Amino acid sequence: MIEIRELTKRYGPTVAVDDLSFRVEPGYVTGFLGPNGAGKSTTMRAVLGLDTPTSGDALINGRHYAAIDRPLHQVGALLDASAVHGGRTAFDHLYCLARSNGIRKARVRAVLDRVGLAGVAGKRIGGFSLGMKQRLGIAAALLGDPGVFLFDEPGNGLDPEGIRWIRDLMRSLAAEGRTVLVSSHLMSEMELTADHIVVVGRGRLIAEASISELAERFRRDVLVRTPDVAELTRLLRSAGAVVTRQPDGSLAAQGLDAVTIGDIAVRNHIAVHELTPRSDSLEDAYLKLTDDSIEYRAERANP
Ligand SMILES: Nc1ncnc2c1ncn2[C@@H]1O[C@H](COP(=O)(O)OP(=O)(O)OP(=O)(O)O)[C@@H](O)[C@H]1O
Repeated sequence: MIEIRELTKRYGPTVAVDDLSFRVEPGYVTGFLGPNGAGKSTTMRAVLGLDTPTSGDALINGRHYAAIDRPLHQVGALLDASAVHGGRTAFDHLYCLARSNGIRKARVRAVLDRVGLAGVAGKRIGGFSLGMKQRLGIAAALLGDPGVFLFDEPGNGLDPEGIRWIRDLMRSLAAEGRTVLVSSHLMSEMELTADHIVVVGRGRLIAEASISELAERFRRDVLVRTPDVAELTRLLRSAGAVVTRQPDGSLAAQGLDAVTIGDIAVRNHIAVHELTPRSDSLEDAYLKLTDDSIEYRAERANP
């Protein structure tokens, strides 16, 4: 488990993380979302002991990173995949890390195989594409078979097949009961990958919810198709709904849920051909949530 407790990090006058608290539970992929400069990387760096908090705590399984003996066995992380020594081979890079944590050569071969780099194990990292470096970073994270993972924008530089691969990997790590925290700017990607999301803006917590709770929170209306438009409109309005007739003849009802609308129709012997609860897309929901916390914004095209 990862626990962020009242974490604050200042860089001079900049407050990168501002009294942030949340927990990342095992068995789920938790998406860590926020616009540029929201404080995601700073939070992850604090968890990994790479940044000292101004105040508060960032804990892995109840302990500070610095207090963990042989940390690769507890936590695997992918932060900046390009920050590797280009002169080393993939194998040597991983073996160096492995040795410092008492991990055997056979495990290095196994993780290279798992990330699809076995064929280039003897090649220098300097010649690797960004996507290959991402895979190498993920191999390093897997080395100690840890229970906790942090991935900072792991899809960066990967092609669509690579993005699907990393998504499947994160989902399978969570299904094995591990804790997975993954940062992203893209709600569309998190919708496919994450079970829960934590949204931050300007270093503060904006929302913490499961993907399904978020869809529910941003429920827009219920689309109703019926051959008896006039009568159902009257009944729904008298039950308190705001009903709008759509150009295609269907109704958009706000203020009543689909179950209540269906029950009203049945009680009054009105046929219903479609009853669909509609939510804002999660992308829209996310943009609404973070609207006030965009650090740099292009002027809108149509003011
Ligand atoms: N070493 C540093 N020195 C000074 N300011 C920093 C430093 N690291 C981060 N910041 C500032 O702290 C804020 C949060 O940055 P951070 O990189 O944590 O955000 P982020 O959510 O990861 O953004 P991105 O999605 O762009 O990576 C930003 O305003 C950033 O400029």
